[in-house]
Amino acid sequence: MTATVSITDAGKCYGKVEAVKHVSFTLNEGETVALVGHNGAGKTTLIKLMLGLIRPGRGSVRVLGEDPATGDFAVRQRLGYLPESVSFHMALTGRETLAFYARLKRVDIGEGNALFERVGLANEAVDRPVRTYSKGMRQRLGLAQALLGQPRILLLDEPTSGLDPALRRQFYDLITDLRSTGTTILLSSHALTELEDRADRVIIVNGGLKAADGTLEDLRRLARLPTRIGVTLADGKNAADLGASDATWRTTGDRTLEAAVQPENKIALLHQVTAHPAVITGLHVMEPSLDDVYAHFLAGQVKTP
Ligand SMILES: Nc1ncnc2c1ncn2[C@@H]1O[C@H](COP(=O)(O)OP(=O)(O)OP(=O)(O)O)[C@@H](O)[C@H]1O
Repeated sequence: MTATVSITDAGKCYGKVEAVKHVSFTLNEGETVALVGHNGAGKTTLIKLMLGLIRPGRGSVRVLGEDPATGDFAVRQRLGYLPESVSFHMALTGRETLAFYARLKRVDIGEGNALFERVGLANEAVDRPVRTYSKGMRQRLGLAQALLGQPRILLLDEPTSGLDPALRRQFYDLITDLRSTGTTILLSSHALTELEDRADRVIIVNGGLKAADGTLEDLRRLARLPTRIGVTLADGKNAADLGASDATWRTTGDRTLEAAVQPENKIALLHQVTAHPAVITGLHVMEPSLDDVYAHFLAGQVKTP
């Protein structure tokens, strides 16, 4: 895997506030990484470090092999950024806005129409002033701006906040397309449920520290959170017919039972349960969610002053 971003032992203070403390991680080509943490955890500061908008007080930040704060402009051209709150000049049209950012980034605007199409901004809208845009349309324009110059790295801060479910789905389809072209995508978000199936890796930050870094599967394993297995019993059957000890099961409804098992025991229990097909009419397996994993890693962290 080729690393596109490497952060090593980075720290950043704003006056007395230590926003980022001894953080290290890498982002790789073609990888979609979720950066999650409470308000004030240090996510935006990490993004600003990667953009070269601020310098670390300690450690190093490398983007495409260079220090983004002093690196060649070409490196910044390959970075796309969607800030948490996109604010555009309200009097400019969508087309003028994109042309303005293209000039700033010194990239060709030739691809403008294709970009509008890609983010789903309707033809009739691109020549209207931004003040007439809905929140979703502004977010799409923000994304088109971030995609200018075919960035190799996309840093997206809360990209789906304020989008309705249909727009969110479209947004994630676009992310999937970009991932397949080798783009590194960092999504900073509080929307854990929607990141669950979309991020290859999750980095959890808390109080400026990295609390966890891994695939959801890795983090589940590390957290040792139980998997819940639910069954619906057939008429006239009871827990004893399942062949596991009664203590395994907790009654959750009229004919439904649930077991919470450690990861290493789940397959054995599933075998046991499915060995008696006439006993059950339904079965479902609930792995710990990203919400559960997140809560687990934050609970283990030292609170910062
Ligand atoms: N320019 C600044 N001056 C002073 N303190 C700052 C500045 N920017 C951020 N901070 C502080 O640094 C800490 C980290 O802030 P940061 O914006 O990186 O968090 P975040 O995880 O992005 O939060 P949110 O989810 O609310 O956007 C917070 O305590 C914040 O108040």
